[in-house]
Amino acid sequence: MMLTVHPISIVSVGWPRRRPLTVVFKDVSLAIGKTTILSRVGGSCRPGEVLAIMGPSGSGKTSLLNAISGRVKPSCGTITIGGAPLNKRHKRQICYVLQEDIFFANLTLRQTLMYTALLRLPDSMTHHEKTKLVDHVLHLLHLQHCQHTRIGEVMNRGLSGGEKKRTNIACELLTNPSIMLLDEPTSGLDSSTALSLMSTLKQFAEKEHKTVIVTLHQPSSQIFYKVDRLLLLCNGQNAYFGDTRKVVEHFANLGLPIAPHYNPADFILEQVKGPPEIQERLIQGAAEGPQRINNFNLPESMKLQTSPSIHSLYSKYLSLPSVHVTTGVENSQCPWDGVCTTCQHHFQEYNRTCPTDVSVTIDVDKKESPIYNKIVGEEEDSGRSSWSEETVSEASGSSSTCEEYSDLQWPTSFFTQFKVLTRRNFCVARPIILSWLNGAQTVILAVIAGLLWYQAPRTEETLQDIQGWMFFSTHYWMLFILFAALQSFPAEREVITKERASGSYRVSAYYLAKMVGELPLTFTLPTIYFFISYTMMGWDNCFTGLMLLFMLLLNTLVAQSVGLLIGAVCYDLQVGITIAAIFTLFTQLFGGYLANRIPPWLEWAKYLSMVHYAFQNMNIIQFVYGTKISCSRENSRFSSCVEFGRSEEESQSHSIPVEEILAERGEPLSLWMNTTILIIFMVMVRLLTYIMLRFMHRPK
Ligand SMILES: Nc1ncnc2c1ncn2[C@@H]1O[C@H](COP(=O)(O)OP(=O)(O)OP(=O)(O)O)[C@@H](O)[C@H]1O
Repeated sequence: MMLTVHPISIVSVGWPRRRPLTVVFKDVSLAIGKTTILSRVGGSCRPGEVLAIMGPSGSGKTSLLNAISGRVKPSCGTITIGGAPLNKRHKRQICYVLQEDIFFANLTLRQTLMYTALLRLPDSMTHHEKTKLVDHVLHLLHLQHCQHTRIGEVMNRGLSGGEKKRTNIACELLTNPSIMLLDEPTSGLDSSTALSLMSTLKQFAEKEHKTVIVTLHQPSSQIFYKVDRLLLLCNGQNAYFGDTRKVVEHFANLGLPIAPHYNPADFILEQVKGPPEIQERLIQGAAEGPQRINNFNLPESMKLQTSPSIHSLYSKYLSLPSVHVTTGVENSQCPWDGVCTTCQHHFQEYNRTCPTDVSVTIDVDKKESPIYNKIVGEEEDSGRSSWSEETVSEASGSSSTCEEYSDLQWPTSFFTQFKVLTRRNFCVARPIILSWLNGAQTVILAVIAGLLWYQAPRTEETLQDIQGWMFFSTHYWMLFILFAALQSFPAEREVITKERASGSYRVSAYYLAKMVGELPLTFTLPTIYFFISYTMMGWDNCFTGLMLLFMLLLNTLVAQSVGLLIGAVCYDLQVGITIAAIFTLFTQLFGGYLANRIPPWLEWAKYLSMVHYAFQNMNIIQFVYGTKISCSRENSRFSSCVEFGRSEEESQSHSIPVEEILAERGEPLSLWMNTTILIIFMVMVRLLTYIMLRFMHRPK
């Protein structure tokens, strides 16, 4: 499908403005274990430019983007954003469009964008402005026609692959980031859609002074020339960095001329995938060639961080007393031996040839001097240009008026996050919890339980049946809710990790919203079950019924807490299921119904069985507030019935004291004590879950 490139104007839709930022990365090395993935990679991208990172599969493109986004810490090297070392505060100024399209499958495209806008755009924008912005982005990426389509998944399809990819970009565009990192945005798109997407990105970069860095696999020549700068990677090293239009010439200078009518992108990729001697020549050529990138952030910071040649030029023309030369390596943390040795080697080599270690501060005014301009101009021409942030800011008129909401800790208040996430959690969880399958299962089981214990008379003979219904109900809902909760985090984890990594909201707001948003859904099915089965078994009175329902729901909440905790701790669902199975079997065995005569040395275990407290409470409620249980006509096992029940008439009119019923299953606690223990347990487990979510598996 052909996309139309729409004119972009952020001002017209009330987009929050951002300061343009240059990205510079120097001598970036990355090692995982003993494998070196990146080795002294360097490059830069300025506002208004599109930088493409290209290279064969496995050459380190995604790893480099991860390093630039701050998700992975390089072993060596420096990454600066707008002249300052990359730090947490940059998180909301950088958007990262992942290769994978990670969304909630059952939300529509429009809902997805709306929730993103409500969470990631500042509270100072009205709901109307955010809606307008969503419409604008939908229009921009030509997604209006499918805005009400579900995102979908493999088994339940919704948006097409290309539409999902554009949705991914749309979500990030909404926040109007200063820097856009896109991992293979054109993969899976047909050539014209890919070209249109790249045109949109280029136009976005130019008009809004955005810094756009993309990884590309095999672009068409049209897409290739949409890109301003190119960083070509070969086995994790620079094979070329500079002007895209000069790459063919650079290759020709290295003795690798392109054949006529050849797609330059295909040509250069074939060369970097070529024999080792060609790869070596390219890496050597990039290191020695005019595209050396050591000086990119030169004028941004007033400190010189430069190669010896530039250092001498500055000293000569500016007559500066001293120059502190840093390579970006000396301060780096280098925990990886292999890479560290390489870095240190270069640094030592560098110091050997340039032993000067003096400091200088450039006078701001001198930036405007012809000599300064000459140097910067030369740098520009050779593709090594430095960049003045101020120039761009002034050009866009946004330097002083930029809404620096990105610097705030969160884009929205806790209350907004809680409100939006509660709504979203409800929408996401509703079709899962209240699926027709769960609904049918609940009704069928309730009817079967109702038929099994249909209108059970309240007599000693059926006492065990009534307790059987209580045991079944508490345990069935414990299992159902616990396993449902266990799966809910793994299902959401990818989306939540992505959103947390982009700094969209507090984990506390998410967790609280999850509990509140899903509460009515969690209660719906047990309530339906209760009303069907308890009514069929024989409704006692309203108070008893409602109290029993309350206890059943409290029991499900306790079970849900345990499920959430296991789900938050265990990344591996199989491990989670095993732990949950052990927990539920343990709790059933000591629940107070299956085993009455627990060995004394194991007595303590029943106090750890939460369902034991719920079961005991249901007994108390039923037998204290419900219809009394009359003694058996003969052979009663209750002493008071035996004492009183001399005649048949007497025994039938006498009911079993509640204490005797409860004492059958061990020493009971009071109703309030059981309830308090359940509530305390639930609160503590939920707090522990929050701590686990907050501190374990934290996104970088
Ligand atoms: N966590 C990791 N552990 C071990 N090796 C890794 C890890 N992450 C990446 N690698 C390796 O690093 C190399 C570069 O991976 P990366 O994903 O950056 O490549 P890429 O150029 O983006 O590839 P592609 O184009 O196929 O997506 C690969 O050989 C990969 O196997």
